[in-house]
Amino acid sequence: MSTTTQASVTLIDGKACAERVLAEVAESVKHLAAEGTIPGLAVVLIGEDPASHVYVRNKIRKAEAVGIHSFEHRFDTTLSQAELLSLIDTLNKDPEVNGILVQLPLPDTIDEEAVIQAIDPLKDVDGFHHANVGGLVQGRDVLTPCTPSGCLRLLQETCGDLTGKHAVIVGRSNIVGKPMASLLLHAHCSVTLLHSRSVNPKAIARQADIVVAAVGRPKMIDASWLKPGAVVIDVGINRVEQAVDGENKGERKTRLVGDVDFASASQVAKAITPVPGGVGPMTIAYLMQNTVAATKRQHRQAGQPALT
Ligand SMILES: NC(=O)C1=CN([C@@H]2O[C@H](COP(=O)(O)OP(=O)(O)OC[C@H]3O[C@@H](n4cnc5c(N)ncnc54)[C@H](OP(=O)(O)O)[C@@H]3O)[C@@H](O)[C@H]2O)C=CC1
Ligand SMILES: Nc1nc(=O)c2c([nH]1)NC[C@@H]1CN(c3ccc(C(=O)N[C@@H](CCC(=O)O)C(=O)O)cc3)C=[N+]21
Repeated sequence: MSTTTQASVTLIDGKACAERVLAEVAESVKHLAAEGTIPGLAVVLIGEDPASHVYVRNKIRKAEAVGIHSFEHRFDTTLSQAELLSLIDTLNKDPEVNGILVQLPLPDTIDEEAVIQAIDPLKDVDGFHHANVGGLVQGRDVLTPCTPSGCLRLLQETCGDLTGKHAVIVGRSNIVGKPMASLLLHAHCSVTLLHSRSVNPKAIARQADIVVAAVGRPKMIDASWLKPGAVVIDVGINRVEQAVDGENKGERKTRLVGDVDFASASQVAKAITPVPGGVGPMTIAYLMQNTVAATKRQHRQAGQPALT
């Protein structure tokens, strides 16, 4: 007789963890407010992409919930690069704005790199400016990209000390894969990055204690990529068409899926993040955290007394 025992997998609750981070942020904002400073976050959104509008709305809602002032700047795709650069210059100089986020991707008419580098590195709450990227690689205390910061927090809460663990990151983008590698290296992991040119990526991933999936391909990572007992962080946010049955048959509906095949991976993983409710809420929580960190740093640089 054979019994199939399904290993019990731990669900890593990103929503709950994000609420804990936001509670810490709200506490810091309270201290700042008591000293007469309200942190301010400017969010710039260009174009009509519905998903971007949802994210920006969520960011503004969370900012307000923790007591951060938000300034929203929306434009249609006729906005020129010169106009955008001029807005950034104004925001750089505005003392009420401590953080600037320009929602990506930008329309093809605008040079993304030029825009990111125009943001004052002290206000670069995405952590995409060269000064912050370089600082992160060197292990300096700089503004760090929100999504990898959120992933690190989830891993630390799930695994405790990460020293000596082999972490495999699937994807090498500037936004997720590369900064994730730096953070895990500083946490004393052995780090491997996989990408579209990797040879036999599955065999490499199967050696990992930790797998971070940031590929942008729905359900690409299944159980065959994982060592039993691996901890899996799914960064992917993919909107896929969902079949509609019954009364509304034929209607077009979409749902979110990750880069990990959750049902399959859950059979072998020790712990795994869901999509939605995993990394997404952590990204937003760390945007708020970065806004507070930026506010404190700007006060230090201005030679004002340190804020707590
Ligand atoms: N939850 C959140 O808050 C966020 C989620 N995301 C999501 O994360 C995912 C990744 O985003 P992002 O990093 O911006 O994506 P990019 O498209 O910039 O990068 C994808 C990476 O995956 C690699 N890749 C593609 N195909 C394969 C393959 N078959 N095998 C191995 N590697 C492959 C690419 O390799 P190569 O470099 O060789 O082309 C590239 O490095 C997306 O689903 C995105 O929506 C992104 C940001 C925030
Ligand atoms: N300058 C810039 N910085 C970014 O950080 C940035 C960006 N541009 N462009 C787009 C990507 C994507 N991103 C997400 C943030 C939150 C969720 C999120 O909250 N997701 C929810 C679900 C939301 C939904 O239902 O659509 C969840 O996973 O539970 C997802 C994705 C930030 N990005």
